[in-house]
Amino acid sequence: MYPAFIHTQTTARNIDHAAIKTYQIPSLILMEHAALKSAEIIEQIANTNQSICILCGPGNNGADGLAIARLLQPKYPNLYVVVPEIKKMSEDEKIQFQMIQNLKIPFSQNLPNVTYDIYIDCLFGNGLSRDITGFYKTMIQNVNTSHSTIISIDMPSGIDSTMGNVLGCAIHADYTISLDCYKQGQWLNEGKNHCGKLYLVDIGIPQILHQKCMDKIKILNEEDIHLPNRPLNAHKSTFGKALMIGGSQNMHGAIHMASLSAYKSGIGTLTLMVPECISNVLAIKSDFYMLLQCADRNGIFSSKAIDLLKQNINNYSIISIGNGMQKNNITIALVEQALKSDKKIVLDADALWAAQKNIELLKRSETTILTPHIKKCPI
Ligand SMILES: NC(=O)C1=CN([C@@H]2O[C@H](COP(=O)(O)OP(=O)(O)OC[C@H]3O[C@@H](n4cnc5c(N)ncnc54)[C@H](OP(=O)(O)O)[C@@H]3O)[C@@H](O)[C@H]2O)[C@@H](O)CC1
Ligand SMILES: [K+]
Repeated sequence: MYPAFIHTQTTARNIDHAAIKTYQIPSLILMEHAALKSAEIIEQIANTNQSICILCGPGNNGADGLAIARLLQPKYPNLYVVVPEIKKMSEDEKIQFQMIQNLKIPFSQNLPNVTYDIYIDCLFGNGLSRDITGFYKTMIQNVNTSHSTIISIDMPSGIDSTMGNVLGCAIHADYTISLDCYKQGQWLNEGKNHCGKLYLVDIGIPQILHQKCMDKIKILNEEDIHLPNRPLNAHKSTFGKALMIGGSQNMHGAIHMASLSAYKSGIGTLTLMVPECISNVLAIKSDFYMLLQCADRNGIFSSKAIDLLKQNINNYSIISIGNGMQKNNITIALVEQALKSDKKIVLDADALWAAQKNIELLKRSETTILTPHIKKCPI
């Protein structure tokens, strides 16, 4: 499978430029790959008797659209191209535009009054730099209300490719074909909602450029997940002993749900360290964990939790902490103690808040996994 990298607008652009400048791959070659791969996917979505309208903006996203038109023309007799800003075209787009004129593909500067079965959105891609207004806005609104199928190339036009915000207005795509790498904005905020089904295609950019770049976010494929084999003669100690610390009077569901994940992942033994006030509820909920109860105070861990953890921590190989704990000084102290230990640590929920108080402690030699919701971890 093609490796799935995810980049910001700037990094994706720098990678494109490096492919062209450093590796001397002409941008028209990259564009041809982009168009060939996109056309292949479009052919899976659109029947040849359907009408297709390709909207081409003033940059290289628009140039992609013209190249796609050229490739689709032999199979789709009812194909139309809209190029609103002929005078502003990029250099590559001028070349692509000449080719579609040579092939006598029909075009105009305005959206025709008829509705097409399929719209291919190549208005703006990774180069969108400000709010969409004026005739582009009207065009996007008309296409969005057409009830036709919309396929966006690289980005749904109007979505900021780094943060996924709508800039003025944005295409609501049914499908988005992302070129070379995923863009962060396809996964964040409104972007997720506007992409529809997301495809990723290889356009011939050297992989090394992705590996060298600074963004550290990666989409996991199935091949990235390596669960160890479970030998037939194994016993519970073979698969590690986990301690999950969390819970409070008003939040006992979170640690229970987290414990289900630990159980499903195949942990050998699982112990929940919880305030006494919720231990009866948890004992009824499940058979697969043991409980390490701690005196509570006002529905949360009392300060006795600190000594309790000290006495017991060495019985476990991995500690997970944070679910439903609430934000308070005991949480901060327990997180600090866990981070100072030589155990593998998973920090979740309120423990992420607590870890901010002592950020230096995150520099550990043992594995430390942070599991923030995206809104708790702004990029
Ligand atoms: N480089 C490569 O190797 C490859 C690139 N590829 C393709 O190129 C795409 C990136 O191309 P790109 O950089 O030309 O940007 P693009 O998204 O077409 O838009 C820029 C144009 O839009 C304009 N503009 C911006 N915002 C606007 C607004 N709100 N309202 C109105 N105008 C606005 C902006 O004008 P300006 O800001 O300069 O006034 C400029 O004219 C990428 O997504 C992929 O599809 C592939 O072919 C593979 C090879
Ligand atoms: K687009």
